[in-house]
Amino acid sequence: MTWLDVPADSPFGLHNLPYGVFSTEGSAPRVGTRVGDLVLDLAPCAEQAGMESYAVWAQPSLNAFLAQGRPAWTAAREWVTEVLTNPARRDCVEPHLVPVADVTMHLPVEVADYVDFYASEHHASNVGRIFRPDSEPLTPNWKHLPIGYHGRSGTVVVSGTDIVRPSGQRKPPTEEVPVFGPSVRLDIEAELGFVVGGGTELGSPVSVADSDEHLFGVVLLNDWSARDLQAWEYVPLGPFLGKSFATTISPWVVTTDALRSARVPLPGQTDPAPLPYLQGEATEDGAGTAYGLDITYEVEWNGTVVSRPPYRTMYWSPAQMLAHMTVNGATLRDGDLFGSGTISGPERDQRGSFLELSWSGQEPVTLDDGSERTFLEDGDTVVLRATAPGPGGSTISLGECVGTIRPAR
Ligand SMILES: O=C(O)/C=C/C(=O)CC(=O)CC(=O)O
Ligand SMILES: [Ca+2]
Ligand SMILES: [Mg+2]
Repeated sequence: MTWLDVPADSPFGLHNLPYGVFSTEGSAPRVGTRVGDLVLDLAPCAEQAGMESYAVWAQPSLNAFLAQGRPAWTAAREWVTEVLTNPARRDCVEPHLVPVADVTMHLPVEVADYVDFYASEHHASNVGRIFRPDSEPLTPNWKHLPIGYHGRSGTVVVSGTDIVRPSGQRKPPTEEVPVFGPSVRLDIEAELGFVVGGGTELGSPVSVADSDEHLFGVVLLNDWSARDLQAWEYVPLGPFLGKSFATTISPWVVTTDALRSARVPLPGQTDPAPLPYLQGEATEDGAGTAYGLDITYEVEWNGTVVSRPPYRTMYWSPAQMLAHMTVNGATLRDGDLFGSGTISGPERDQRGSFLELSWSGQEPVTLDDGSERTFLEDGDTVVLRATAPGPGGSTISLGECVGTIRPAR
């Protein structure tokens, strides 16, 4: 219970407590936590309460806090819960609460390295069928390793940032040579982003079992994708300009601690079993150290919910992606971000991209206003939302990830 006026069933209740970077008019961006429809300005509250490390929160990003590592993150969560529930702390909390309606949210993390995986079997199979109709839907390596590519960290933007339609080379099937111009197959990818902290030294891999030491939290992530640019450029070195123009993330980083009740076993990895370095260990809750997450998404296109991708159907786990990403000795840096890959479930209305939903443009999607869509048009707005089960029947919100398409320049 809390003395604060937060409804017991708020998806931003005390079970959630996500971190973000906010500002109010005329003030500098700094770290806050959200509780109900309020934001707690953490640094001044912690300073007044006599907390030693309050300065990590007086920063325009979460990176200093991320650098502190798992023991500090867990202690901070306990401290925040204590000050919000203990009436004796009211004096150092109340002056530092701001209504969420009065704040501007900023990019929560100064993104270090950005990697994007491809962990949904349903998505990978769908895209394989669409892009490579004459081959097996999954490539031979797919069930042996979590496939990924390096993205462009400097173009990760916060929810609400407009997305300018990218221009580039594409080669229509009817043309002999490529043409240059605005993308005509602009798409979304509904993903979960993992925010990493507790940087490592070069040459020291992180095991599946130790991954929780580095997995700070999650954000909603939209990997905007220009399918026509991508199809022409990406063999054999992978996605480049077709995806590097913008990636949107939600402003509130929901901690892995808050998502403990959402842990579920993976859907199954038996044929083939992964190599030992990708295998998790059993845990008491049955989810294992290579756990999946029970998070349900909503993809809204100009006000119509067109899909509900279920994260629990993902083949590879976040711990496996992290272990794979470092198994060659590559470092982790505070502020690293990796995407799960597009989340698609087995049903049509669970697909996480419009490429799949419209089956490469052949099956248009009808919106509530009667209009039809295959790919994104200028002025279109896409909102991703997601929720997860919290403890004791509560619900945890991951907030929103919004973007509107602006015409090419
Ligand atoms: O299979 C392909 O050729 C291409 C796949 C993608 O574009 C998806 C990608 O970015 C990874 C993902 O989001 O799952
Ligand atoms: Ca992607
Ligand atoms: Mg992208």
